[in-house]
Amino acid sequence: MSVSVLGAGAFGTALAISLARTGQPVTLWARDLGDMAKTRENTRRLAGFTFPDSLIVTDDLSLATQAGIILVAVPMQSLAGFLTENAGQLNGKTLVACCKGIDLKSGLGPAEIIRRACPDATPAILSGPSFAVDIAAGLPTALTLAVKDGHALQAALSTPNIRLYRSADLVGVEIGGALKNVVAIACGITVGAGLGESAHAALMTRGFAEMQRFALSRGARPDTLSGLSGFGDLALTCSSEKSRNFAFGLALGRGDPLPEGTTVEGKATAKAVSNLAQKLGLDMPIAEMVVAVLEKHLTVKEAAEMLLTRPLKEE
Ligand SMILES: NC(=O)C1=CN([C@@H]2O[C@H](COP(=O)(O)OP(=O)(O)OC[C@H]3O[C@@H](n4cnc5c(N)ncnc54)[C@H](O)[C@@H]3O)[C@@H](O)[C@H]2O)C=CC1
Ligand SMILES: O=C(CO)COP(=O)(O)O
Repeated sequence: MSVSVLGAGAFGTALAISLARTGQPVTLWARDLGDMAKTRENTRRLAGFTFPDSLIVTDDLSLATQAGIILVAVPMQSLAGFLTENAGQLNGKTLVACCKGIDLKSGLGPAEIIRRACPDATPAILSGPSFAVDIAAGLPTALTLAVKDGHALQAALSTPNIRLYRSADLVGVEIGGALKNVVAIACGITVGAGLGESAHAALMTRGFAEMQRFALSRGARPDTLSGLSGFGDLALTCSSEKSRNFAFGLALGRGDPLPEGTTVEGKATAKAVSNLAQKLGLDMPIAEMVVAVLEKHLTVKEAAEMLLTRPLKEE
């Protein structure tokens, strides 16, 4: 079945390149094509990687939505609006959400947003540890594809450098991808503030506990968060300056100017998670700490003290 990628940011472009390198025709749709068709490169978001011949780039959505499998790689906070606006062309398709986060307005993850905007579509989630530049460079990656009855989709989206594991737990997979970004911001703040490697490891571990608690409360399977889209992506994102979420936290912790013009999904997702946690009566201190620092209710020092002076408890 033919494949299209909607959204020509770094990740959408990298996925389209990797899929097209297999020789199959792949269509990459960009809202703003710029000079991509001419230069055969996405110089704005993923410079240095020439498009394979079988990659078609277009700004014509009706052309891109002719494919049976559609990867949607717009940022999380744009997903609901994008799907609603274009539901007429997307309903009935297999829609694979490639974004990581929780919608701030509705508190929903990508799968439920797809179901509401396009009730006849088959929703799927692609998530796991993978920097766009690694995928585009042809380096090996392993990701989780969450979908009901997904053998054919798994085969269609696997490439020589993207090994896909299948899961039927859409909720667990999307929560793992969403929450690891919040923990990555917290880890970046900790490292940037000079609190040390031990604090970094402690925060990752307690962040993982927080991710599991949240996922279980939303009906996820207990083991999903131990997989690529939970533990795997947490390990990558919380320890690499290539991560925009970690780098953002690092700048915040150091008191440096904050990076601008990049997609930092953990900011809105921290707020969405903290709103949901309050509603559900869930204990999510790391997400709340990130929100408090972002909204300047706490300094980094006060936030660290707040985490360390919580009531003593069992692990
Ligand atoms: N960059 C990476 O290494 C990875 C990114 N992701 C996820 O992929 C999603 C997209 O991230 P990136 O591609 O890195 O972002 P990016 O910042 O490189 O690009 C975002 C793109 O989305 C487009 N866009 C924004 N709103 C749109 C709308 N309403 N309609 C059409 N296009 C729109 C922008 O024009 C831009 O091209 C995020 O949720 C991110 O967490 C997942 C794994 C790896
Ligand atoms: O999701 C990612 C890696 O798996 C990319 O992380 P950032 O969005 O923090 O750059």
